[in-house]
Amino acid sequence: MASPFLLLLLVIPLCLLVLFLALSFLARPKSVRIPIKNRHVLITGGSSGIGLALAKAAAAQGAHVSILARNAKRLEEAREEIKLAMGHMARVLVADVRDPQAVAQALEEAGPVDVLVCNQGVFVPMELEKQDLEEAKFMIDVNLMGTFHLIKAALPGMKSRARETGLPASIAIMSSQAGQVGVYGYTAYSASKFALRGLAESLQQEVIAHNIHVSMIFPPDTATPGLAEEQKKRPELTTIIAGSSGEMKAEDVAKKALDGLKEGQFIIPCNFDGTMLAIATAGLSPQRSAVTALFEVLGAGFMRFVGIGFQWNWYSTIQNWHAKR
Ligand SMILES: NC(=O)C1=CN([C@@H]2O[C@H](COP(=O)(O)OP(=O)(O)OC[C@H]3O[C@@H](n4cnc5c(N)ncnc54)[C@H](OP(=O)(O)O)[C@@H]3O)[C@@H](O)[C@H]2O)C=CC1
Ligand SMILES: CCCCCCCCCCCCCCCC(=O)[C@@H](N)CO
Repeated sequence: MASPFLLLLLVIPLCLLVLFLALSFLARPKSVRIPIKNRHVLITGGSSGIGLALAKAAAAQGAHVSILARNAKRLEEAREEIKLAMGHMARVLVADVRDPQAVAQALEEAGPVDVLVCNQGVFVPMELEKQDLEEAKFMIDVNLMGTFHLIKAALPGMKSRARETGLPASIAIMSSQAGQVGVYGYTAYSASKFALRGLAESLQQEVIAHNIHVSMIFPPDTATPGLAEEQKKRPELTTIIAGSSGEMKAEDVAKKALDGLKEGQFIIPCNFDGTMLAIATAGLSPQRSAVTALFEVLGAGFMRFVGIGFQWNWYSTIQNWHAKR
């Protein structure tokens, strides 16, 4: 007779296999590969930081790149930088994403897009009570409404292009780990980034039949000109709590983002903490990968436990910080 130990050794892998097979059958939408070579990739906020790194990475892979931002001079400098590094002449588009007409005009000028990366974003950390409402509205307008304007303007062209070419298209939206968990000092910023997830989850159901695939990117603190500005005025507690996840280089975030969007990954974490956070906050988001789904199913309880531990740590920090005042 087989020992109970041997039996267990057989039963556990068998259960895992059955679970994996079930998830392979269930996982939706179906897996996809989105090519970017020789395709039109439009990146907003492409004149600085993560957006510029993305533009370079996409150009390096043979994409036709357009970058959109407000400041024409910084756009020209970015174009020069992309040309020097990659020998690619990016198209520059000057528009403020808060202005729907300007966005529509820029997209008209750009022509149909295969991959739209809504990366533009502003962040001014401050406790809600101290923050000017105008500043809160500024973040919602650029980060959230700006993304609405972009998608509205790009969708008709993307749909017909996907139909004509028969190739899958992508809409990638830049969130933040602060779009997965609230962080002291980020009431407005987190609200804008959490909101993008509702937009993305709903949008994916609306555009799947047109072969358009939605991705969301969730980076931690990333070394960019934007972060350098932010750090000048960031509340101490924001810095401490945001520091729970290590800082990344813009190039590394860009690589993760590009690899993820090419696989049509709905949730794209950027580092190890990000992967844990993605499992802890998987919710009812679409999932194409049976492997990731398996980690989500098996990791849910444990990651909730880890999350409770993080909250314990943050609330202790906040309490100590107040006690010292
Ligand atoms: N850096 C970080 O720590 C993290 C950043 N993120 C997110 O990544 C994205 C990029 O951040 P990062 O590279 O640091 O930012 P930067 O501040 O370095 O660059 C922001 C880019 O967005 C453009 N932009 C800003 N406002 C508008 C607007 N109203 N209309 C059009 N373009 C605009 C800027 O150009 P211009 O000013 O000329 O318009 C610039 O190209 C943001 O969405 C941010 O929230 C997420 C997690 C961490
Ligand atoms: C269950 C496991 C949990 C794992 C770890 C959780 C760590 C969370 C840290 C949150 C960091 C938020 C950084 C926002 C950066 C940003 O967007 C600003 N720099 C503005 O650009």
